[in-house]
Amino acid sequence: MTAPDDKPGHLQKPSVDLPTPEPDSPRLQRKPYKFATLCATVENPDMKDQYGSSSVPIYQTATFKGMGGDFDYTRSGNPTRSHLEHHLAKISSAEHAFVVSSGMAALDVITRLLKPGDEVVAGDDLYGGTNRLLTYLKEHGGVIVHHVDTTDPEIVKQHIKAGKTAMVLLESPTNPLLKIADLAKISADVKERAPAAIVVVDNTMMSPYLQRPLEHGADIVYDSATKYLSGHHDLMAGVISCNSDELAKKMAHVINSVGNALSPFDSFLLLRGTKTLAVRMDRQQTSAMAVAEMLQSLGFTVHYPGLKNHPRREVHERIANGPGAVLSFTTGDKAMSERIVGATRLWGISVSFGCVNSLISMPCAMSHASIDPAVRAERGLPEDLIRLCVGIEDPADLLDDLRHALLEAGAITLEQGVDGHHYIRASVQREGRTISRAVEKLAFNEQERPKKDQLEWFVSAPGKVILFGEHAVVHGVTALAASVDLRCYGLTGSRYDNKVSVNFVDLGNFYQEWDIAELPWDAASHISPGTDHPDELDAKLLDAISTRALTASSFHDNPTGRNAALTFLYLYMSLCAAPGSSSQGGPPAFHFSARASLPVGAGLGSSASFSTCAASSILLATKRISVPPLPAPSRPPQAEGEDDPGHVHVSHAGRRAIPQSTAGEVNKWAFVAEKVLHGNPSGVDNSVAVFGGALAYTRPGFTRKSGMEPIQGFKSLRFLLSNTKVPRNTKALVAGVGVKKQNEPELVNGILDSIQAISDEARRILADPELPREQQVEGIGKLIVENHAFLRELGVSHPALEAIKSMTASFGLQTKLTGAGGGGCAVTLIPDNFSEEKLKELIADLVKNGFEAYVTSVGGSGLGVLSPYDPAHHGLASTSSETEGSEESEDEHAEPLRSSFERMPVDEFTRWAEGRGRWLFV
Ligand SMILES: N[C@@H](CCSC[C@H](N)C(=O)O)C(=O)O
Repeated sequence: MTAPDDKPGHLQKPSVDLPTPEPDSPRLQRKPYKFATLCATVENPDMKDQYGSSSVPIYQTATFKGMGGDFDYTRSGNPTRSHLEHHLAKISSAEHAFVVSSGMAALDVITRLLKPGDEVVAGDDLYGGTNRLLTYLKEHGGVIVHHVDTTDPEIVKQHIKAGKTAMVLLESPTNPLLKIADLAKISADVKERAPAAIVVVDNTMMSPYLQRPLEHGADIVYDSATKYLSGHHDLMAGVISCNSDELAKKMAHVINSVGNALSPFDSFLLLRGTKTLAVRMDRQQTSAMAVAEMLQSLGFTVHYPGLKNHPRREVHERIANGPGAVLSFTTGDKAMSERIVGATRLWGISVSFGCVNSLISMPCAMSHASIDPAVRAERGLPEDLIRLCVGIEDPADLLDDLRHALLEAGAITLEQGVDGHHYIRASVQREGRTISRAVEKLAFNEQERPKKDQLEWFVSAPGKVILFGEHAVVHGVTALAASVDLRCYGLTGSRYDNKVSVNFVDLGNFYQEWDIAELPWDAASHISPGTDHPDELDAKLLDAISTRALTASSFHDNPTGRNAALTFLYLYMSLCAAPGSSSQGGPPAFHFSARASLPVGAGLGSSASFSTCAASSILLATKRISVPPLPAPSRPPQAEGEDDPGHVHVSHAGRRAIPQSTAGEVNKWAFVAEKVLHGNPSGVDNSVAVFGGALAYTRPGFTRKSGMEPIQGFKSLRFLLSNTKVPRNTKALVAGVGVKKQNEPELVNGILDSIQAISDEARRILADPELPREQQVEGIGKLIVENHAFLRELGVSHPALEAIKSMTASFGLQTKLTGAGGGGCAVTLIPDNFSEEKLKELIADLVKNGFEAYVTSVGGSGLGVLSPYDPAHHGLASTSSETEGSEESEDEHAEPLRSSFERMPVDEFTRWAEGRGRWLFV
């Protein structure tokens, strides 16, 4: 008799060649059954029914009579369950399968293979319940858990340690962001690095129909059978499958010991559900594709492996047979998402997925609510994410219901186009409700012909890269920074309702408006023209804005948008006299929109370029600065330093430019804005954003001469910027270097001296007009390699940065981290003669590995202004008398830019902005 722990019901090896019939004869060969046939055909030759029942009977009994038989007690084994387990093993390409009371019970059984001290590598986008169980094991079971980006096999590999890693737990696609992990590659890497470790895959999202991870090297696969396997949301169950007899034996022991095996009735239901798995899934998947395409065509960010642009789609297609029927998308606004979810009728608001009925949910509030909000934010799980689980209803009804919900929630609007009505994505929301385009048009007076002083101001400013000396700069070493041609853009337009408003499309579509009279003017001190802002920020004003103007609860979910609004209001209220206090007619009513073509928070100076846009826009709107009219191209340059219309300066790209005095004024206020955003900035970022080019900066308080000096003669260089997308903690990284310096002063001081030598040499190379270009590029390349090595020694690199470094090195290129390190971005120097083909190949490799890559040239122009905008004039910003007449007549057709500015997809933005006309630059 088998020991009770190893009941045969759990350990029977299915006859894998059945039910596929044997070939009848060499001439009349039968093909193996396809998956759908296997699903529908429940047959276990070892357990023939005594009456030949077509459906497996329910053995609704707790005990079995006699001794020495196959079954004694249903906790240990039950014939209905055995039939089910045999069937599931067959369709999962497994030797063994077990069914337990839920998906989480399955994971519980599997994690009981762990012991204290074991390390688990799991994903950073994963089901909330899985995260909860792993956290429990971490806190109570002595297990060490690493949550890493499993979309990058290299990152996973770096966490696998022989003798320590006991389990690698994967989801692909992940729940809820549908990210793809290369199960085959990771399984192979685990076997190579830590042969004793087991690879476990949660296959719930795919089901065995679409993906069978055991075929790709996984050791154990589990499914929440509550989902696709059962398909009807009328039972809870979990399935565990594996090929190893040893693992199976251990897990059978656990299941029998804890008593969480599936009940006979639920086993019956699950067996019944499984028969229709393929046919349900086919239908659900086809409809999911239609839903994903509709949402994407409306401009939402959609996560679905069936979409052409889904990251690592090719990996998914290699390991799976279809994209499945779960997708998720963001709206940019949590309240908006809540309204959409609430407005659907056919889509049921419910956790879970895999049901024949379509479901809609907000993971952060539902399936993933058990993950701490701070952890969710750190791992990039958007609060406004909506997850859709597509069912078998008629797809036309599903699309229609969803479209109605989007419309009702104000996420899309129905607009009349030349060729009929179209749904388009609405970009403007107010807290708690959406304003209709008609009302919005009234407020912004779009139909009215813009008068000269009401025309829009369109500005832009570059981000920056630190070329040399990051971290060391904190300890008095000179850093070199240069502008990049990824920019932030700002647009102001008059309002006619005594309100001021902001919209930050790329910061979660943050929109807010204020009645000017109701702003906390009593706390503001007007800084009159010609006077500088004091060194210290006005704490009273900051507090008054925070507590009286930025109180809406929705701000808490969007701290970046909130801080940008705080910065805008601080500048606005400092630069404008309070209403009624001035003969000028009080603070101007206008709308300010900002967009960013550079990644926010990746160390590329996005906040400084935003600060520059906000400062220049408010200074222009309040008429505290003005830009010279565009001179006729043939006019000769004026004398150097003359603040006069015409060619006072030539920008870094050789373009006609904004006077230095105007740029200086913008820079002062951009620095104030930077202080609001960062507390104690060095001023480097805003100086680069305003003046462009490159500069050398040495911090005061050390032995070297401090200050900021432009690097004259800097010639633009081409760099590849790679964003690891790994969030970093600059403060902690800077502090870490400080601690290292304290603990190992000799080593760190030596490194700092070497970095100073690198900065000095780079500065010499960059400014030397006689050095041939190839030598300049070669010299900079060498310094890049050296500087990076020192930064790594300081402990501020990151595996993702190192991965980028080795990928670029294989193309013969030099790379270093830029900024704080610990994630963020890397810069790779692209020599002038580097082939475009190879560059494309490299970018494709980087993207394939989960990075973002931007080709950028550094050292270009600073602040740019295109205004007042007048498309009828091809953007000529002329206010001079010679062109005034024609402007008046052609102005008739001027259309405000705002609508395109706020709707333009970010990847098309720069080209669109440049095409608006002739820009003036610093
Ligand atoms: N309250 C439950 C939520 C279950 S979510 C179920 C499913 N895996 C999904 O992703 O929707 C819990 O806290 O576990």
